[in-house]
Amino acid sequence: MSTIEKQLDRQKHIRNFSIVAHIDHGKSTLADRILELTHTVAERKMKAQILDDMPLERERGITIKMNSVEVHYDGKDGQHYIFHLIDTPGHVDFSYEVSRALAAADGALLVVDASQGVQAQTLANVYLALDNNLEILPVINKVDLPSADPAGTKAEIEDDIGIDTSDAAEVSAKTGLGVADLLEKIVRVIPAPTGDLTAPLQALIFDSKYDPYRGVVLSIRLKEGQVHLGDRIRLMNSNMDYEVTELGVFSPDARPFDELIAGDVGYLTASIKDIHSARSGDTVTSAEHPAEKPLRGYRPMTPMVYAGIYPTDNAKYNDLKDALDKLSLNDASLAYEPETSTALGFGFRVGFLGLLHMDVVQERLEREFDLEIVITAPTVTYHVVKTDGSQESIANPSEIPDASSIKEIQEPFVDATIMVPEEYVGAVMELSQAKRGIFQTMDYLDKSRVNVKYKMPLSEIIFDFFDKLKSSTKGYASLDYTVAGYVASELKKIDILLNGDKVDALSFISHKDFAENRARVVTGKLKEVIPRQNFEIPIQAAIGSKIIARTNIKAYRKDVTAKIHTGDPDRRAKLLDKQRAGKARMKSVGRVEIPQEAFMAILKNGDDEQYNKGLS
Ligand SMILES: Nc1nc2c(ncn2[C@@H]2O[C@H](COP(=O)(O)OP(=O)(O)OP(=O)(O)O)[C@@H](O)[C@H]2O)c(=O)[nH]1
Repeated sequence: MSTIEKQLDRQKHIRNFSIVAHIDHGKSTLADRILELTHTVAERKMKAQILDDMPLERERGITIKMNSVEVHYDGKDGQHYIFHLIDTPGHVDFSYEVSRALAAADGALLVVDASQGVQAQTLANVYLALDNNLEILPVINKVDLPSADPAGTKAEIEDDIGIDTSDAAEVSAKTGLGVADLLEKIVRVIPAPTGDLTAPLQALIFDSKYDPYRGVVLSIRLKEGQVHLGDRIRLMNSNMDYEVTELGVFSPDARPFDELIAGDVGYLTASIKDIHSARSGDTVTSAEHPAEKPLRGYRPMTPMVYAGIYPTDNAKYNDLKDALDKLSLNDASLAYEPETSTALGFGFRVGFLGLLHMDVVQERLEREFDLEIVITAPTVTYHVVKTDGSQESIANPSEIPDASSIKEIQEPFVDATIMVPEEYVGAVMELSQAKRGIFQTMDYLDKSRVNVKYKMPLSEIIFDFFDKLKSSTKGYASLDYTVAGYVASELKKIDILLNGDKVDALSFISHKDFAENRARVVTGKLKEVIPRQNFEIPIQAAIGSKIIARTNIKAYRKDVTAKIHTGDPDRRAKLLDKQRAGKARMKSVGRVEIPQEAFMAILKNGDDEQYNKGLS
């Protein structure tokens, strides 16, 4: 066979697919079984959820990053197949990962838990897959569970989604039952990639990460042409040329090759040190024979919430900037720009897709970049219409102008879809109403499940709505939402004064009906979390010049070593160290030391009844 014939033969045997599902329906476990059955990972190296290789993913048991891996499979037809499998996260906060993964695939395994059926993110992921013209293969999972209802689940997939289930696989990703049949179905149902092997190179960058030795490592899906070690390549949007230094696939560790061809999903390095020139969504082409135009990239993501991130030590500002630059390579949904705070100094206003995303970014900055940071309470973006007719978008409550110059403040509303068994509809409605939701429609999906739609303020939904929804429906409700637009609301800016000084980073926005109670809860929380100092600290909450809540932190001097009479120097040193470490994430504002928890006080509305009181 000539080289091109060999390449064509290889292309014909490639199957590129993503695994998508609602959270916890078993994607990563299914990926494990596929890797095991195909002997991709040596038995002694196999561990549960092997593709979730980030420590944070393993600790929390969730997928945060997509992962692509090459798998070899000998089909029953005697042919050798190459699967490029891309595992994706399930949580809404990481949906940008899913959409990028899907652009690299030709098909999607839609995993649905047979004991839970179709859930809100099942639908959201199907729409993403259909947007990318992918062939969808339904996989009914967890058939080993006594409560599994594979037939009912198939009926839901047909009725709610409109996808034919005659090819659907029934599996238990846990026991491995049915997975061998699934591999055969993948060969049959997922189409082989197309793409002209002799056309100019066009490869989509769908992910990237920074490696201190190799520079930027690009994850690519070749759509047209081919690329070889040593080729001169061009990043089309940033218009930069490089020489390919390494090529290959993840399997799941990096395995270098000499070439990648149209249809392959792999990685490429080219000593790219300039982080800004290698972004997801760009197209790699040949510098000698460039393609005429780049591939369709990705729509940039609009952050849902913003928070300030500041180094606890002001001298570390540049380290934080560098860390955000590098992290944003691997987290394409991260948006940030510099900001300053009177209380906290120089930092960044960072945009996130949700609170879990914010949490993950905070942890990654601290762990992967060894930084100590303070993060302020998250907020949505408000539109402020001024009396002179001008309008501003504001994602930092402290920047809301003086009330006298404001005509109205508008806040983002979402269309929320909640899927829930009938018996919990009452609880869902009560909760939605308490969060300022406006009822839209209610439809029966089947005999016992209901789809309830509400318009709701994003700010209410983002903070604790989901947790509350889960607890009031014993975990049965699932939620999906899309931003619907801006609506004028009666919103007030509440300032917090510590020791008489306004702390800009603690200002927050609240609906007027909630304002006084929230102010009381927040001042109370601050009193709990700010350590006593050797002078009394008044805490006040104010709307403009009107104080709406106040409390005091009494003076006290904590001497942790006072208890140690015998003066064991080791023990004394240890205690002092502990006290110092406890202070690590404190920020001195004026004479008051404020710990990290204080900035989150407005989220910690433990006393919810109190917090939501005032609502009619
Ligand atoms: N009984 C049973 N449990 C399963 C099966 N497949 C997965 N699980 C369990 O379901 C839970 C979720 O599985 P994961 O594979 O982490 O789910 P996921 O969809 O990858 O989760 P995210 O990536 O975080 O959305 C784990 O506790 C698995 O052990 C199955 O076939 N049967």
